Amino acid sequence: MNIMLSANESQTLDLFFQMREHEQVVFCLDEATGLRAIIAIHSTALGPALGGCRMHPYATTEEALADALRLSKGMTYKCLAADVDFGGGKAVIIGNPRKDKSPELFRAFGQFVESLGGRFYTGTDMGTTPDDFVHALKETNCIVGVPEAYGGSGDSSVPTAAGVVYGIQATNDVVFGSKHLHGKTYAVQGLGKVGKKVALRLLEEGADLYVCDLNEAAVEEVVAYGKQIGASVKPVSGTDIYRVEADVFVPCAFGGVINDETIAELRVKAVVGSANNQLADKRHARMLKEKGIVYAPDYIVNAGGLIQVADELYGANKERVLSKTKAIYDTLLAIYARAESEGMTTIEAADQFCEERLEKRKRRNHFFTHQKRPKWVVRH
Ligand SMILES: NC(=O)C1=CN([C@@H]2O[C@H](COP(=O)(O)OP(=O)(O)OC[C@H]3O[C@@H](n4cnc5c(N)ncnc54)[C@H](O)[C@@H]3O)[C@@H](O)[C@H]2O)C=CC1
Ligand SMILES: O=C(O)CCC(=O)C(=O)O
Repeated sequence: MNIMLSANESQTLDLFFQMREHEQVVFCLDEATGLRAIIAIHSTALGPALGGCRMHPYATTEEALADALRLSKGMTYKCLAADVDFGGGKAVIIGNPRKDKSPELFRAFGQFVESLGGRFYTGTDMGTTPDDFVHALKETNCIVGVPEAYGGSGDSSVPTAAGVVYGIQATNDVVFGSKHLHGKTYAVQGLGKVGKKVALRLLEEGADLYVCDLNEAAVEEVVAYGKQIGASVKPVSGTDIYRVEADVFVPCAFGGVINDETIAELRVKAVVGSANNQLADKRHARMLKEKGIVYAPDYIVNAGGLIQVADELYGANKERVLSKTKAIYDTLLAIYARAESEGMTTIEAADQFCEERLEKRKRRNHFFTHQKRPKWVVRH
C-alpha cells in the first residue's frame, strides 16, 4: 500500500523518532491556567515511572521535550543504581518559576498526572518546591515529597544534598587519598534547594568556597554564613565559576555544564554535583578523563532525593532513607574501581553497572512472577 504523508504526519513521525527509546510522552495544555507541560515516561519495566517535575522558561517546545526525554532516561538509570523498583520518568513545565506559578496551574498539572492512572509519580525538581505539589496532591495521589504535614516524606533535597556530600567524600578519597572535606576549595554552581545545603555543609566541615547563582539573595546568605564561621566564600560570575582554581567543581544548577568550552577552562581535580545530565555528551567524560579530572556520574551521586521519595512505598522513615543514601559512597567507589580496571570512563562504568542490573532484574521478575510489574501499589 502506498502511504502519502501530509506535513503534519511527517512531524508526528519525527516526534516518534525523538522518543524512540521511550514508552510514552504526554503533552499537557491547559489554557485557563497557562499550563504547558510535558511528561516523559522512559520505562515502566521495573515499576511505575518516578521522577520530579522541573519548571523552566524553555525557549522552545523542542528544548523542553529534549530536556524531558533526557531527564526521564536518566531516571531509569538512577532507579537501577539506587536499587529501587521504579522506572524512569520526568515532567517539565514550561514557565518562569519566579513569575508563572499558581495553585491552579499545579492543580491542572495534577489532573494530567492522575490521567496516567498510576504509571507516573512525581514531585520536585529544579524550579519547583514541595509546597507547589500540595496543590497537585488535591487532584492525584501520584505525588511524592510533599511536606510531612501532608503525609509526604518532606523536602527531598535534604537527602539529595547528603548524597552529594557522600559523593564528594568518596571522590576525595580516590583523588586526594582522604575522604575529608576540610582544607579544600570547592566551586559550587547553583545555591538552590540542593546547592545551598551542600555549600553550608562544606563550610561547616572547614572548606573554602567559590559560589555563583543568579539569585543574589542565595549568594548573600552563603557569604554571610561563611563570615559567621570564619570561612572564605568568594562569589564569582556564572562564567568565572568554570575558571577558578579549586579542588572540586560542584554543579548544582542545570545540565550540559560539562562541554567542550568548559572542559578547556576547568582547573579542578574532580567534578561532583547534583545537577542532572551534567555531561553535554558522553564523549565529554573521556575528555575529562584525558585532562585528569575525575567525574562522579551525576545519577549515582544525586540519588538521595529519589531514595527518599521511593521510600514512601514503605511509609518514609528518615533513618532508613539516610542509611540507603549513605550507600552512594560505596556505590561510587565501586564505579571508580570498575572504570579503572576496565579502562572505561566513569559514566561508561556506571551505565554498564545499571544495564547489568536491569538484565538480572528483568529475568528475575519474569522467572518468579511471570509478570513484569511488582504487585504492590504505591499509594491508595
Ligand atoms: N531537588 C532534588 O532533590 C534533586 C535535584 N537534582 C538536580 O539538581 C539540580 C538543582 O536542583 P534544585 O536545587 O532542586 O533546584 P533549585 O531550583 O532549587 O535551585 C537551582 C539553583 O540554580 C540557580 N541557577 C539557575 N541558573 C543558573 C545559572 N545560569 N548560574 C548559576 N545558578 C543558576 C537558580 O537560581 C537556583 O538557585 C537540578 O539539575 C536538579 O535536576 C537532582 C536530583 C534531586
Ligand atoms: O527528588 C525527587 O523528588 C525525585 C527524584 C528526581 O526527580 C531526581 O532525582 O532527579
